[in-house]
Amino acid sequence: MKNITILGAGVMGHGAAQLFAQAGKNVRIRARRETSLEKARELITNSLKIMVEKAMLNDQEMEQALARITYTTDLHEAIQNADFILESIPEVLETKLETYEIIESVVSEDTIISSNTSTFPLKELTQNAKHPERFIITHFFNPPQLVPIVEIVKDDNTNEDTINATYDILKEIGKSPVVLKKEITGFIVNRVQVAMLREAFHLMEEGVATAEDIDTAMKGSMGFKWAFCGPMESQDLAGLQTTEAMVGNIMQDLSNTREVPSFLKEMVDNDQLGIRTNEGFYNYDDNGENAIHTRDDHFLDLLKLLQQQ
Ligand SMILES: NC(=O)C1=CN([C@@H]2O[C@H](COP(=O)(O)OP(=O)(O)OC[C@H]3O[C@@H](n4cnc5c(N)ncnc54)[C@H](O)[C@@H]3O)[C@@H](O)[C@H]2O)C=CC1
Ligand SMILES: O=C(O)[C@@H](O)C(=O)[C@H](O)[C@@H](O)CO
Repeated sequence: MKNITILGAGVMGHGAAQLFAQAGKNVRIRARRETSLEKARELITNSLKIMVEKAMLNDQEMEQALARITYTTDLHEAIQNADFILESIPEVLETKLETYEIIESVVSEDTIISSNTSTFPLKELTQNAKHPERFIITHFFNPPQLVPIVEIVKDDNTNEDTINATYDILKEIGKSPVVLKKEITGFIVNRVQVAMLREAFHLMEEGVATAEDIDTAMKGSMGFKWAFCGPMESQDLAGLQTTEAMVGNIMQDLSNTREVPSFLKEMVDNDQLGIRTNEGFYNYDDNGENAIHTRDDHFLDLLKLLQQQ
């Protein structure tokens, strides 16, 4: 597969475009506004520059990757002759369904349509599809150009060819796909992440810890361990009798709320959206430019270590 289309040029779309372009693919990226495309071009350039600074790419490879990306606001132009489409537009089911309807009216039956959804099961995404067999979920993690894993989610309708071709292209661009055995809302990682966030939010609401305390505690403990020793491996190394005691003593005391915390709703209502508005759990004055640079600098060091394994 050579022609890749990325729909949406936001947090995920621009990184995915960069990733496919670095792997030699012809990439078209589509956003509704020129300003979003300009921002995406700037973010991609900055991300490639950090890779050059860290000698993971040379100047020529950076220029070649940039030259492989075409930017457009025209949806029809973006999807024409695409082999593989990665939909990375907002997590709003109606918006995704409307977009799939347009895509299916334009592209050939061979085009694979994948979604970067963080939550929706494939059944919901394909409820109106003419050809559900060529739909699949490829859940990349932020930043997609650096995080190694992609969750692949299929359902009973998904064609084996779609699964195999998706798996192969993800391997080809350097990712390690994990194929879920059956579909479930939120897949593996976001279910575990949300379970963890539920408890972290509870600790904040109870006044046990601040957002900063939680980040410090998690980065220096589970964050330190998990890149090389997963949560299940860690239990074997600890001794499962201790795991049993820990789970038994703590589980009964954990938050079991099914509600989004009110403080989070208030933050969103007050436009405290994180780097997008310079205000979130922390404050920023540059729309997160420094935070992204520092994050990517560290992630590239970690990626180098993982690639040596
Ligand atoms: N932000 C994250 O960390 C992650 C997000 N995802 C998923 O990726 C998808 C995209 O998320 P983000 O990149 O964070 O979103 P975003 O809001 O940063 O970017 C969305 C893009 O879609 C465009 N867009 C907005 N409304 C649209 C519409 N009605 N039709 C077509 N395009 C429209 C926007 O202009 C923008 O280019 C979502 O499904 C999200 O759940 C997956 C993994 C991580
Ligand atoms: O961390 C990620 O990239 C993923 O778990 C996601 O899908 C989420 O949307 C996440 O970024 C929001 O916390």
